[in-house]
Amino acid sequence: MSSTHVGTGGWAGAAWWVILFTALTVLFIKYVICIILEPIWWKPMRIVRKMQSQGIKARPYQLLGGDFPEMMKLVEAAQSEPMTVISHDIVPRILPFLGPWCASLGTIYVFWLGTASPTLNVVDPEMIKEILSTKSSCFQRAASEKKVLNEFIGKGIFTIEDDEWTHHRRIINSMFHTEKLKGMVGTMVTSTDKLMKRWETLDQKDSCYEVEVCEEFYKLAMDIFSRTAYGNNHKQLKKFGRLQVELKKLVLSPSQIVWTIVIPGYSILPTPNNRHINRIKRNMNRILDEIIQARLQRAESGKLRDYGNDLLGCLLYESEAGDHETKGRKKLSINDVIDESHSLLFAGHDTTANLLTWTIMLLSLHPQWQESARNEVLEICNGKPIDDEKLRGFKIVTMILQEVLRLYPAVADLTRVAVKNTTIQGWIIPEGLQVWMPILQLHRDPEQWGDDALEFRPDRFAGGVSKACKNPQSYIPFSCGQRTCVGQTFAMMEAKVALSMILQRFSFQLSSKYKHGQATRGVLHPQFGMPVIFHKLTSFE
Ligand code: HEM
Repeated sequence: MSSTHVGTGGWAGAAWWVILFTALTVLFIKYVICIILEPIWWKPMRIVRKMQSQGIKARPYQLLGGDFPEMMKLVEAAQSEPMTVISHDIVPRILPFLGPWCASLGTIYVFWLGTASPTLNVVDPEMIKEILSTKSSCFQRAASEKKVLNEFIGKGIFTIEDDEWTHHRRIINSMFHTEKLKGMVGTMVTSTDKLMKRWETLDQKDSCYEVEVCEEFYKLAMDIFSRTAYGNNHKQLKKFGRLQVELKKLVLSPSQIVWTIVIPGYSILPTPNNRHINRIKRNMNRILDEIIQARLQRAESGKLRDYGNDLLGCLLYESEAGDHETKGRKKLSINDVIDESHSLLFAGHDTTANLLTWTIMLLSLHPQWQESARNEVLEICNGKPIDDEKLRGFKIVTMILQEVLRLYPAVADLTRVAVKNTTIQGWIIPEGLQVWMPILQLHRDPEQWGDDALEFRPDRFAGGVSKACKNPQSYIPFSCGQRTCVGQTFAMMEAKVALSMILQRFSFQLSSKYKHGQATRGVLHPQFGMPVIFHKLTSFE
């Protein structure tokens, strides 16, 4: 009797355990499914449905990398050969998917830029203004872009947000104050002068020099940036620059970008490419560390006040090496200074080097503009060295640079992600939706720029940006809003100094070896180089 009683109780107890176990297992499976499915399916599909309910079409969902692998394939195909004619119609080459997708889906549509990352294509200047300026607090840099940038330049001003960004931006801004910039003109002149003297020592025929200007301007811009922002370390930074070029080729190759975006943690896998990338990064960090340690020692020995007043000095002053109070703000670590230096050294020279390169190409193709610019420079300089006041007098040179930045902007597109629900120009933008703004396309929109949008016509800027196009927000080579380019005035000064000095000493034309083609690796650059023939002007001898 008692044994039967105990037996029934045992079965009942066991049954309860089975029910409990089954319920917990079901809950656990549901929880795991939610954790997996919510970010990769439910949330992105909710976002897409929200956009579709507003009449916006969407490309079909694809899991791994979304449309990105296909976009990269189209880009590789479009850039496989040089262009057969010299034309500025380069959107089909740089963003080849844009035309076909706009034709089938309209100008505003959703595509998938990365895994489970619905992205709205935005070309309306008023929407762009809200995203970048008036409602910028609702947006941040997109995760897929941060992933690739982290791989290339590490954690720095481009990838940080909120208070950390405000802190770094304030430090970096301090280098670009008007008075400090004026003091940098002399360094810009000295570096450019050295470059041109070197050209004159090259093999020559009838006072002509053939120069690969991409490389030359890359070296010039690095020399100027390292002297103005990092003190007397141009030799070490020249080496750093060469390593950065090598790193850029590896990290920003289409296949590496696709793998980085598609496979989480791809960069830590010990593939031959990743090992090579890590070796280069270690060497680059070593160079920066040596420069920083040397600066700290000079400050300790009393040879420098506050670590110096260049950009490196400002960063070190705000770092844990600095012994002043930071009013509750976290000090930068030396690693933060190294990371930030990767970003600044990249942004500080690659962009300006390409601006100069495209300018030389366009002035070679348009000798009448080359001549007008030269006449202006000769008249203003009148044989005297360039200074800040003369730079401000260059009207034609400024218009030319503005037009070059319209047709060949260093940054071809911008991406952001909505971090809260918001409304932009009447469209409801749900949290999690990415927005993609193709600057290249915006700068060529005939609605904004007229039927001659694809032509090089610097005079469209004669009355300023507001008169050059219907809506001034259609011109954003330096972006706009709070994350606008911190170095834009520096870049324009540097380009004016270099261009005006070249114009005074040489006339130039494209070499017969030049092949027209563009690609983006970090910035928009000539895919097949830019060989140019420089003729020494007799008036300068
Ligand atoms: C022709 C030359 C240049 C062009 C066309 C250019 C363009 C741009 C653009 C479009 C952005 C916005 C990027 C984005 O939000 O995704 C940007 C940001 C930035 N640029 Fe430039 N840039 C140039 C030169 C420079 C120079 C010389 C520096 C010097 C350090 C610099 C430093 C930066 C920095 C630090 C940012 C990030 C700002 C932030 O997120 O707060 N740029 N630039």
